[in-house]
Amino acid sequence: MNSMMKSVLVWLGIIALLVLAFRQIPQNSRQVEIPFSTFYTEGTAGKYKTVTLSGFDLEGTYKDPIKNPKTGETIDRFRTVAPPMQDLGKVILSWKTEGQLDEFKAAKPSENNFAYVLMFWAPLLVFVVLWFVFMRQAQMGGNKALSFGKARAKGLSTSAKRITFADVAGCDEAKEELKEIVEFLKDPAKFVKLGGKIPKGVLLMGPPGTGKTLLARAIAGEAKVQFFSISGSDFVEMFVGVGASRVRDLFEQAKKSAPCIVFIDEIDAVGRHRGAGLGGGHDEREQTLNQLLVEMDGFEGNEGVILIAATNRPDVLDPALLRPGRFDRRVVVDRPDVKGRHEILKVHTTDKIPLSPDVDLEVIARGTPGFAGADLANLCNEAALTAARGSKKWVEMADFESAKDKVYMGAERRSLVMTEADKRITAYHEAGHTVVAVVMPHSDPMHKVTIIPRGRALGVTWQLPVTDRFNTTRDYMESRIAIAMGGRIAEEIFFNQLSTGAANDIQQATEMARSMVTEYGMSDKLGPLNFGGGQHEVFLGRDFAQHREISEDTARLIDVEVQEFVMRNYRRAKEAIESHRDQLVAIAEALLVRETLDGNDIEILMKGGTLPPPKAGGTPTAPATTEGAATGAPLNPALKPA
Ligand SMILES: Nc1ncnc2c1ncn2[C@@H]1O[C@H](COP(=O)(O)OP(=O)(O)OP(=O)(O)O)[C@@H](O)[C@H]1O
Ligand SMILES: [Zn+2]
Repeated sequence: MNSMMKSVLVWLGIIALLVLAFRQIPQNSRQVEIPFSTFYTEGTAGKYKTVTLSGFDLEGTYKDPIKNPKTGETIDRFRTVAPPMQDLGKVILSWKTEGQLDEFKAAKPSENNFAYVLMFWAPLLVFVVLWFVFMRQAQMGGNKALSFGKARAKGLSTSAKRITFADVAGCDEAKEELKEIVEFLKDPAKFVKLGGKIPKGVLLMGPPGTGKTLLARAIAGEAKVQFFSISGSDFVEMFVGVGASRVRDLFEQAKKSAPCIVFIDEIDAVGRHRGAGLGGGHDEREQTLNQLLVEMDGFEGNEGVILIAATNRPDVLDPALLRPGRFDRRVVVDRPDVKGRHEILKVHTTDKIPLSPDVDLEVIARGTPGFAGADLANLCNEAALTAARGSKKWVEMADFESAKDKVYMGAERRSLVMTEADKRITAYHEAGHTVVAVVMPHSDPMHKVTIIPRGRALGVTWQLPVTDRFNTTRDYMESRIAIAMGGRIAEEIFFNQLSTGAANDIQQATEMARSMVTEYGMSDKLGPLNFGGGQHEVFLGRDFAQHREISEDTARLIDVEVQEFVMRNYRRAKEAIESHRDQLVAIAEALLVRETLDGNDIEILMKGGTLPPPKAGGTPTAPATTEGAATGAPLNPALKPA
């Protein structure tokens, strides 16, 4: 009794601490990251209520919070990072004295912020929680630690909102294969009478964010049965025996609620090849996996429990999981093609966000090769936020454009200021890619080029593929090598120097040439043989790179051919640039002014024309900031050759 009281007191203490730590963060409100330039414009326009400066970190609140029409979230706070600037404090103070700002605080770095509170309290919290857990374990005595697992397994979520196949777009094949499972769950007895083979386990395999969880939920929704879900990584516990007991408990519960679905996300976290763990011994994960196998063998399919697991690493799964009677159905959930992306975009916009008539979802779908469903959902959300920030009544194409950049390349970096010289080099480098891309035959139309740094890249040159390319021709690949060389050549010609910015381009070009020679049989000298040169990602066992012994002579010949492929296109690119020098300069100079050019602008400049003045109300340009050293600009990152 006494120790019960103690436990209660400890829990109360923890709750009190958490409340203290989270107090300052109101629910359903959100802080946005904004570029410094936006901060400056908005601040001057008097949009802020408070601003706090600590070091180079700026935070504050809006006078008029913005509501995201899609999620109902309210954006009422912002943060940004200032470039090193001496008079920043003075500038903000002047907003206050002139009445644009209500309150200005210059705090000492990291005083009174959440991270600080957490840093201060975290060790204490961890200690208290550990102490609590050990007390309980001791109190129950050795084996009873199992009920700790039990307590947690109750945390299984049951689906709140009914999701159906209509919510999952762009994976018709997978849905078709899963219909049978739905039929079974709807009426197991009837299914068996009609001679259906009872399914037991389904493994959904596919890259992250392609909707595997969503599909599993949709099966439950279609069949109107309960949905239990747990993630593989939840099983991996620090106390021995807990993972296994959780599996047992999970199945116990599921059997009681049959027919139902048990969904295990990230099954690779427990289902890795046994013996592959550290030390190779009986680790926790292995016990959990064994228990899972025992349970799967133990229940009869007609009990009406269907196990669905998801993974994006089927290659590391223990073969025992894939044996008959276990996860014997395997369904591939791939990244959507252009049609699928169009449908997913429809799902995430229809009745959810108001679209301006200028929004063409098909064009967006075409410009987002490689995006998974989750990226597209994210894109729609970001676009709605951007529109909301501009106080627009609907979401426009421009909002999708800027959201796309953000989702594609990661948030803009603004850690350090890019020097004027770096900016010039980047502009000419990107203009080099652009000119070659326009001049080369068999290449995709130009979509846009920018020198606003995003993610790891300094600048980006994007082409818009006409359709998804699953088959790439030799001419197309040769042109891509030439385009990749364009950046480096422009630097050579206009600055007479070589920077590190082209490293990524060079790597891509070399890899492409090597694949052409060793995998696609595109070299006349080596012929249509596979020389096991493929270093590309092996996924779902498709497209396996074969490792074959090759002689030293052949290896040498391969190197010579690869070099020849690259150099041939280097020369082609150089010719293209030399005969379009003026256009390249025009594009680079326009980039220095506007930072981003679209396909139209590029066409005008290539024809020697001048650009119309920029449209008003466009997206504000970010300050040109990036790391000092150039890390290279990948060329249309989604369009890696097959
Ligand atoms: N095919 C799709 N149709 C509609 N929306 C999708 C689709 N795929 C993903 N989404 C959106 O992305 C979100 C995340 O997808 P989900 O969690 O199902 O992906 P996942 O494949 O399970 O990813 P992970 O492997 O990272 O767990 C979904 O909630 C949904 O909003
Ligand atoms: Zn480049």
